[in-house]
Amino acid sequence: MPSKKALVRRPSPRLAEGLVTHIEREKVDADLAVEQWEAYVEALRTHGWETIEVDPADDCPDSVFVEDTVVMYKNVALISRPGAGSRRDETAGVEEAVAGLGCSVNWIWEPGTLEGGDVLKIGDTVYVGRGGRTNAAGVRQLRAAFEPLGARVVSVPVSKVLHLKSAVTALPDGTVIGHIPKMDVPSLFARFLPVPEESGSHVVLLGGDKLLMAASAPKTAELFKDLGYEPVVVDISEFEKLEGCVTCLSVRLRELYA
Ligand SMILES: NC(=O)NCCC[C@H](N)C(=O)O
Repeated sequence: MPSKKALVRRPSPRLAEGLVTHIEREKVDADLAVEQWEAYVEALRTHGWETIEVDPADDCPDSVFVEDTVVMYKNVALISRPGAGSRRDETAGVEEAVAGLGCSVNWIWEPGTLEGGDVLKIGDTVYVGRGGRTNAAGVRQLRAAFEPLGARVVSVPVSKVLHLKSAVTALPDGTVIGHIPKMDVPSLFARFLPVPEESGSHVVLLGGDKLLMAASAPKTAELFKDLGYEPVVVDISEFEKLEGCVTCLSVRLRELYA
């Protein structure tokens, strides 16, 4: 039976110093951020996910965005090498957590850079965004790590947003969803549904018809309801001010052997 565990990481007290690249910096309310993070974690738990807190990395402002530090494929945890130098110290605690859960561990090495937000898995197809944080060597290393395990790695140019998954994610049936103005090459995806809001392109699949998504995409939530899905909405405004989205606040571990 597939495991339903999810890694999460408590926000750093220095969250407000987190990186911003494609948007204007706005003041982050650190207390509200903690409340929003707790509600996000609760939403995962309510829908059957056992959440595992990675030890906090208080000196790393962006450490709450745990998705960027590791990519899971089957039982293998590929520890990233963030393209943002200020994020490199985040990976040690995550490596410890996944090793403790019985994953096989592999690594992205210099000169490769790769962040988990650039990796979208749909079945055995692994799309990887080549953009500001993931370089060509990182793409090659990802391919070398996962193709022998049965993955087909497809690289996708990303220039308008931080990560591939800032632009696209996928519905449970594999349909890719995205906000076209933020995509470089929409035609790369064979089955594609455009959504009306940028943050509507981010969903976390909770199981069955349930889609975890941000409160900032109400029109997209209506569209998904109309298509027979059940949106589970969380307010993550303080993380959105730092270019975060629902996907980046957790890493789901669905194929652990242990
Ligand atoms: N996967 C993600 O969407 N991660 C968001 C990371 C935001 C953070 N402020 C950063 O720039 O690295």
